[in-house]
Amino acid sequence: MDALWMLPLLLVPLLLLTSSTFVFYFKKCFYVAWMMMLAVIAIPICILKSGGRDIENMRVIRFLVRHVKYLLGLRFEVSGWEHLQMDGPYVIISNHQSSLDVLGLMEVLPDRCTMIAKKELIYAGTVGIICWLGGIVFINRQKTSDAKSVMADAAKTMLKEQIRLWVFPEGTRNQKGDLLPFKKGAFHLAVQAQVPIIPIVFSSYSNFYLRKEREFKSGTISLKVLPKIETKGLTSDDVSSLSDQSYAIMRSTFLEISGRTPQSNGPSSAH
Ligand SMILES: CCCCCCCCCCCCCCCCC(=O)SCCNC(=O)CCNC(=O)[C@H](O)C(C)(C)COP(=O)(O)OP(=O)(O)OC[C@H]1O[C@@H](n2cnc3c(N)ncnc32)[C@H](O)[C@@H]1OP(=O)(O)O
Ligand SMILES: CCCCCCCC/C=C\CCCCCCCC(=O)OC[C@@H](O)COP(=O)(O)O
Repeated sequence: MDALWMLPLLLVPLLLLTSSTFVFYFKKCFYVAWMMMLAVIAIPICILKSGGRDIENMRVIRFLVRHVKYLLGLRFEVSGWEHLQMDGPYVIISNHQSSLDVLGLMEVLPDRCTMIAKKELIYAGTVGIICWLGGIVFINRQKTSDAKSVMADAAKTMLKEQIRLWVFPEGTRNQKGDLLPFKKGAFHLAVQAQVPIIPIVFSSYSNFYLRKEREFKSGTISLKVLPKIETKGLTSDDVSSLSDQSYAIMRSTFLEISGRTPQSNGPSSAH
């Protein structure tokens, strides 16, 4: 009799685990909670090691985030490592699909590299604090003039402190199965600092992560590092063509590694 009583109790978790909607919410909540918890561990380590906001803290963050992919059933296949083996500062640009991008970013993140992010991220609890400690440059997207001056300062800091910066030129998350037109900030940054641009492309998440359908399965993501694009000698007049050139190569790579064939009627870079 007792055993029969237990049966429904055992069935409930079993049913939940087989429900893809439940798995979706569970994995999402777990991801946020785990990252918040990792940040709690990382904060005192970073403060003890470097005393405060310091790009070297990115090493601690990178180390602590590397295992999270296994917990979510994700794998990264990285190609083009050789393009990152370069001395000195550069600007990395990549497409941006979701906060899960942080996992791929930490797979390939070179030393002395931090990111440009929206200022709202600083309010994300312990994750916000760790972003600040990691030297992330925060911009106000509502105030373009402020964002531009912060990025102009960043160009100088890059050279002075030999820092690399990772920018998401789409300026927001996007899962439409194509790239959004690029904003210009990343290209002004590279031209102002006269440093190369290294494009990195994440393949589409749509084969394992569908926000609308509430699906979050296991999956493999291709991460392709592309050859650098030089900016030596370029001026602000060249920013639009630099952006168009980067967009074209990243879009065709995105479609290729996502298993799609390029179409000619996609959006072109913003002017
Ligand atoms: C251990 C625990 C761990 C736990 C957690 C770990 C976390 C680890 C960290 C992970 C962090 C990941 C961070 C991810 C966050 C990602 C984001 O937040 S993405 C959103 C924010 N990012 C961006 O927006 C970057 C890209 N945007 C830009 O670069 C924009 O250009 C802009 C500077 C914000 C300006 O935007 P806007 O006005 O909308 O755009 P444009 O059309 O590009 O520009 C208008 C106009 O101005 C000219 N211009 C732009 N920039 C400059 C400049 N720097 N200097 C001079 N002029 C500039 C541009 O050319 C346009 O003029 P034109 O005449 O039309 O050409
Ligand atoms: C107490 C506050 C709770 C806040 C919880 C948020 C914590 C997030 C926790 C875990 C995720 C860790 C990775 C964080 C970095 C993700 C950055 C990100 O992807 O930001 C989105 C931004 O690029 C574009 O924003 P929009 O698409 O324009 O919007």
